[in-house]
Amino acid sequence: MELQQVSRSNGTPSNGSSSSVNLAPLLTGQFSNSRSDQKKAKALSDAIDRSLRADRERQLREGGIKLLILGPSETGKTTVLKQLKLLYGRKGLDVERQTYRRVVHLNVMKAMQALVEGMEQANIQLGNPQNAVHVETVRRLETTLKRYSITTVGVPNPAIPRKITDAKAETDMFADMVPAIKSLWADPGIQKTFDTCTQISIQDSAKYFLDAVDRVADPEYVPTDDDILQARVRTLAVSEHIFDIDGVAYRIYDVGGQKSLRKYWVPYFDDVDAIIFMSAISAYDQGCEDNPNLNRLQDCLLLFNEISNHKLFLHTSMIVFLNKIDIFQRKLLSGSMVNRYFPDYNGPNDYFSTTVFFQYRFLEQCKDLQKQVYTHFTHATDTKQMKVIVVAVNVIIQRLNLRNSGLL
Ligand SMILES: Nc1nc2c(ncn2[C@@H]2O[C@H](COP(=O)(O)OP(=O)(O)OP(=O)(O)O)[C@@H](O)[C@H]2O)c(=O)[nH]1
Ligand SMILES: [Mg+2]
Repeated sequence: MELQQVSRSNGTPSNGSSSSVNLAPLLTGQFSNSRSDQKKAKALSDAIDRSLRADRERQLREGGIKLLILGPSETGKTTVLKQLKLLYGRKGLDVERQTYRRVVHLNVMKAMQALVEGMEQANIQLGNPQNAVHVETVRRLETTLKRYSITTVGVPNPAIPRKITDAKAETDMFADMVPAIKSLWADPGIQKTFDTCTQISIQDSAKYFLDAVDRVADPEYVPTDDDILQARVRTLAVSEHIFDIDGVAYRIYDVGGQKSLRKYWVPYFDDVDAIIFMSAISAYDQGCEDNPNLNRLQDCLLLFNEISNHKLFLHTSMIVFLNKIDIFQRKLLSGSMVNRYFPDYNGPNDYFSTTVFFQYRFLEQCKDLQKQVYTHFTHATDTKQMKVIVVAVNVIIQRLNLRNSGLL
């Protein structure tokens, strides 16, 4: 059960509930059966519930297992957190559902913008020359997207004009773009770009949303759980979340993985019980966003080297998620060769051999041979698979915690 999100700045519960409630009227039977007294009794009973919950939350915050989700950008850290909210959160993803409507629209527009740019860079021609007018429309998106950008879910960007924050204006603006986006997505030139230009910087959920443009453009559209899992917003600030996973209390921290944000991780490194380190195994053929000459998965291995050998994590349980196995599998099936990007790999280009190779590459980063590093191959947008993984991880962490405290 997710109990709440806590603001790190003051460490107080965001609902601000207090644990001191005057129980006297209930205990002394001061309430009669009148309607106003029933109301008062109900209010008091609600206050007691809130108070008990606040006490439990405080206990969890003080005593729960501290778990950091670390890893480079776009590896699926926030997606894992969303799954935890779905599986163990009191309200699932309902609290953020409406906010994601705008995120989805933004994702669709950015995806088409990346495809148009990629098509031009690769010198691929439009299949239907009449779509040239739509290419112009998408090119002009740059200005719109700047005004429209979202920094963190739920936090309005002060740079966004009021007009755009209005839900109807936003839907209308997106609806204006839909004919251009649909025509281009159906164009053979754009499809060829999508299929062949693996180097263009396009989000993994591009096809999922571009195939669903009509649905997400509907004025009554409400994002589904799957839409929210597929939607992409960069994390900028570290956030703390409290969960009760099968009776075990956790304080879980989600961080921003971009290189410029990694310095903000350090204040959270004290007394960490467990780390889930996220890697996107599917990124073996991609360059880093800020340095296209550095392989993304190599960069991830370097980061894991730093984290797994960090002196503050001597007694911290390390669990590596080799994530995005669905995309990895698709790339292998399309004929992409792992040893083109990792020349030291000489084995067969099948799923089993290549995943074992990458698993070993992660394990060998940790120099402390006594330290057990656990690995899981994950598909973070698949709720069924994540449920199984979370249960397994919970068992590992409990066992290691008992061992570290000398109880096992
Ligand atoms: N197909 C597929 N997509 C995934 C998987 N895991 C995550 N994604 C998608 O990858 C994108 C990035 O995921 P995030 O969870 O936002 O990545 P992050 O690590 O939190 O990134 P930062 O916040 O920038 O550090 C989202 O669109 C997710 O839906 C996966 O296993 N398979
Ligand atoms: Mg994130």
